[in-house]
Amino acid sequence: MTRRVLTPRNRGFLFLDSHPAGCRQLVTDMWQACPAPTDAPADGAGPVALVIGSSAGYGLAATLAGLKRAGIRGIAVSFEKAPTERRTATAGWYRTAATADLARAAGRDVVFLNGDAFSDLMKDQVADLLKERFGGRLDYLIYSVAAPRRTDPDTGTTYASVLKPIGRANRTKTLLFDDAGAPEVREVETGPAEGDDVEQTVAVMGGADWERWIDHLAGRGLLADGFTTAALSYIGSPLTEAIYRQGTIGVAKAHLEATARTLDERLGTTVGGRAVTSVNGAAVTQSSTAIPGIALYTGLLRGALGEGVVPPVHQLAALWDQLTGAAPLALDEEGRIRLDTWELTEDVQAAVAERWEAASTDTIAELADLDWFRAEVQRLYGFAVPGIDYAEPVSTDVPWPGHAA
Ligand SMILES: NC(=O)c1ccc[n+]([C@@H]2O[C@H](COP(=O)([O-])OP(=O)(O)OC[C@H]3O[C@@H](n4cnc5c(N)ncnc54)[C@H](O)[C@@H]3O)[C@@H](O)[C@H]2O)c1
Repeated sequence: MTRRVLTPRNRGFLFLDSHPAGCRQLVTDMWQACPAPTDAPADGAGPVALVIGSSAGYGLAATLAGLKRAGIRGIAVSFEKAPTERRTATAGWYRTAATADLARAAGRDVVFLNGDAFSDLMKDQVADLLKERFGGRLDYLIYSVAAPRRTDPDTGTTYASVLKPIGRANRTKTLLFDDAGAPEVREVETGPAEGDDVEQTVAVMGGADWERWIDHLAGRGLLADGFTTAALSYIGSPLTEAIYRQGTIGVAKAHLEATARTLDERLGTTVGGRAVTSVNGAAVTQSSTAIPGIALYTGLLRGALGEGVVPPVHQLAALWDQLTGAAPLALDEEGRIRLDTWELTEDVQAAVAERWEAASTDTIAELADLDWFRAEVQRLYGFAVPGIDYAEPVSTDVPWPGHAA
């Protein structure tokens, strides 16, 4: 068994290794931070849920909050890499192992699958499991995939998503850290979408795969009466809209939201169910740190709001409450659940805009919560987690959770 002392080695926001003990602690902390339920089913016979993208960010929050707050059991799908001789597993691998232990301790039957959610193979595997193990009825599906590429099973074409503005180049301030960890605020220019950039991005991050999942499971007769599905979306601030909501990814999100409306109609007439999108607030995740300007924005948002930044697991507890009926379903005029209202109030946006305007390498330390932001980035890989002794060697050989029949 490999036991090693692991220290963070990174290139920008990407880290080479992840820390198993830190990842485990982080999952435990999220579990504890999730508000306790008022009346979730306690006997392990709660609703059957499928969470796609369950190992990180909002999907992990959906899994943990679903388990703790809504008493779910079911299937969680993500795409992670196993440990090797040279490298640790990906952080999501370790987080999944920890999540599985929490589910088991709570007496919930959850099967964790590792593979490409975009493939029909995975859809078949999930459908078989639902049939054989979960009584052939799915009550909830949460779709929280963020991926750079998708292969369309019908055509074999692989699409790649890009983060570009539409129409003209976008110059934005952005936050970087040098090798010694010193912050730098720099302007970066991103050229406009070209060719089929928009179509490619929509093909990856739009609603096509979500709809394919629903069609696939409906085709196998696996959707319970009242089946409810939610996919995660983002709108964000005017400060980032040129690159985000008005950019290629924004067109994909609009497509996802339009897919929700189509699915909602279809599910309403077939199983008395519904489909919604859930618009969530900014969070530091592996996907979000890849977007130009978002790191700066999130650091400034935390600088302005402090503890007022609502953690993903709190947002997802609120989402489950709305989906299960524990709280009234509150939709905006476009049919979306809004869990981002704390971020988008006029006051908050004005405060962040003021800080954004003043942000430079010299001033950033006073304007943004850099300690928090840096730690959040490290925590994505299990580093900088309070309570972990990083001088202690750890085994990186953590098995993927098994599921005995
Ligand atoms: N991070 C934010 O600020 C933010 C805000 C609002 C909404 N959202 C939305 O939440 C969703 C998830 O984003 P995130 O930031 O939590 O991402 P993330 O990178 O933290 O997590 C992505 C998840 O998708 C899984 N995944 C990726 N490719 C996969 C594949 N081919 N098959 C199976 N699983 C796969 C990963 O294993 C991981 O579990 C996205 O729709 C995103 O737009 C994010």
